[in-house]
Amino acid sequence: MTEFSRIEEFIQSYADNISKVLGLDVTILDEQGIRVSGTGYYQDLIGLPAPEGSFFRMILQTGQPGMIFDMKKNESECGNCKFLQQCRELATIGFPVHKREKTVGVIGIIGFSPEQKEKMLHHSEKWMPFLQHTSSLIEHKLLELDAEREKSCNIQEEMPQASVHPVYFAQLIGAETGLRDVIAKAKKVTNSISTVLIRGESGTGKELLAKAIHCESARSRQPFVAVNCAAIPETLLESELFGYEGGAFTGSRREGKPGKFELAHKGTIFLDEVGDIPLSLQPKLLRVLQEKTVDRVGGVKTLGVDVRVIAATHRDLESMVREGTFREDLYYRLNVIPLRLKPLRERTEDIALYLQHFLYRYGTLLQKGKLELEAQLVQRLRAYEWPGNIRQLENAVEYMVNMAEGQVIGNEELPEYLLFEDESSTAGSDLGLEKLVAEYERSILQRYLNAGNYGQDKAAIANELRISLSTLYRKMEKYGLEKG
Ligand SMILES: Nc1ncnc2c1ncn2[C@@H]1O[C@H](COP(=O)(O)OP(=O)(O)OP(=O)(O)O)[C@@H](O)[C@H]1O
Repeated sequence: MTEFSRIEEFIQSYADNISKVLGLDVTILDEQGIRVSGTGYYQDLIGLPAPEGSFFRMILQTGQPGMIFDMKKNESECGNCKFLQQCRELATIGFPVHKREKTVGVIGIIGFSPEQKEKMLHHSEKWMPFLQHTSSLIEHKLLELDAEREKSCNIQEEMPQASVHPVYFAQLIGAETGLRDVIAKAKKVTNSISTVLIRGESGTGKELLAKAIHCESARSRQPFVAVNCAAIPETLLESELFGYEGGAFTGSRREGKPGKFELAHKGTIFLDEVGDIPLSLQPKLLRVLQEKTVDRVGGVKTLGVDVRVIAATHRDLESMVREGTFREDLYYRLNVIPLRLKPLRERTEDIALYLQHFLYRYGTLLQKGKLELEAQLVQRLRAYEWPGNIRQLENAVEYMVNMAEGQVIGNEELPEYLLFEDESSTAGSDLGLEKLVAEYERSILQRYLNAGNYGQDKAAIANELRISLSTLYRKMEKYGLEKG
């Protein structure tokens, strides 16, 4: 069994998509050079091996992409192919699929007519990022399956119900250059001990990136401990982070309790919403970062900890430093390797990719088969602002897949808050897009806060809206909302 035999259907759907988008035939080969999928001419060749000495076999060996535009003359690429004389291909592009650096397959694009060859000559360079992305999606799919099997990465969360699945860089979808640069930088520092500070709005993938850094590092079998500094009440945060000795305060456990830094010993601690850490605790955090030692609350001993720190925040720390609400020395200590994730509205070119990705994921998960979105809907969703970023888009797709009755999703399946019918009422408004989106967001939150079925439970509301509790509080503060 090869890597690809586990995901044949998935691979065929990608071959179909590439073929549709480029208007050319596509074939995908596994690591043994067997065609696992194909369109047009190649459909009948599925299951058969590519000829020995052929161009695609060379790509499997070298792991490098390549293109040829005249088979007969390309002695180096096709010279050893025993079908060279019969070959009808006028142009061919081959792109490798890797799994953790190993070449496990090839995506091939073929032109048979002079027009197709011309098109490939002109556009092949532009297609490379698209092929790179498709290749990453296949890798991601393979890793996801591995992850389900292995559950190898030791991710621990403060919330027991939270995900414990390992995360790899290949799971970070997106072809936009800025995102690829951030991922490339993150890859460089996986095994460094330097502190990473991830910035970005809610739902842009800060936590996912932090987990990927941990899971791809040499520390992956040690704990990844996530702490949301905004979700823990100020009075408890110190003992949560640094632990306490027995009898340190009324109600404390007799035997004491280790803090998150101790629990993350030899692994990684993820300090989410680090900008919300109270000023009073900042000196203590700075000391831990500098000296790698922890003093439990009420304790006398100093404990050494070997912890990689990854911090994240949506806050403007520079302004906070200027205003005196965040210590400058701590800011510099945290901001050693800064990584910034852009909001989705600043990389709209990736929206269609995310739609496709989540459509496939939820279509499979909810056993709805192969689904697609009406073309006009994709246009509209691309134009939407996505204030909740990728998380919001993922939830919207999950909703739509649940609602889907046929294989094509249209306006009727949109979640209520995304219904574009309001366009008419807001058309001509002079509010501007940002304000209109904010107005939408405010009204959604207001509706949830007023709904009787949530009682006083803001955590349930945050959960339902798939945002963190701290994000909910922040947004409530922003819009001046209180539970109605
Ligand atoms: N590049 C990406 N590719 C695929 N999925 C992504 C990507 N970025 C984020 N997601 C998905 O979006 C959701 C939100 O991601 P994540 O929790 O990492 O965001 P965050 O920035 O930490 O949000 P918050 O600040 O609200 O905690 C998750 O379901 C995650 O899997």
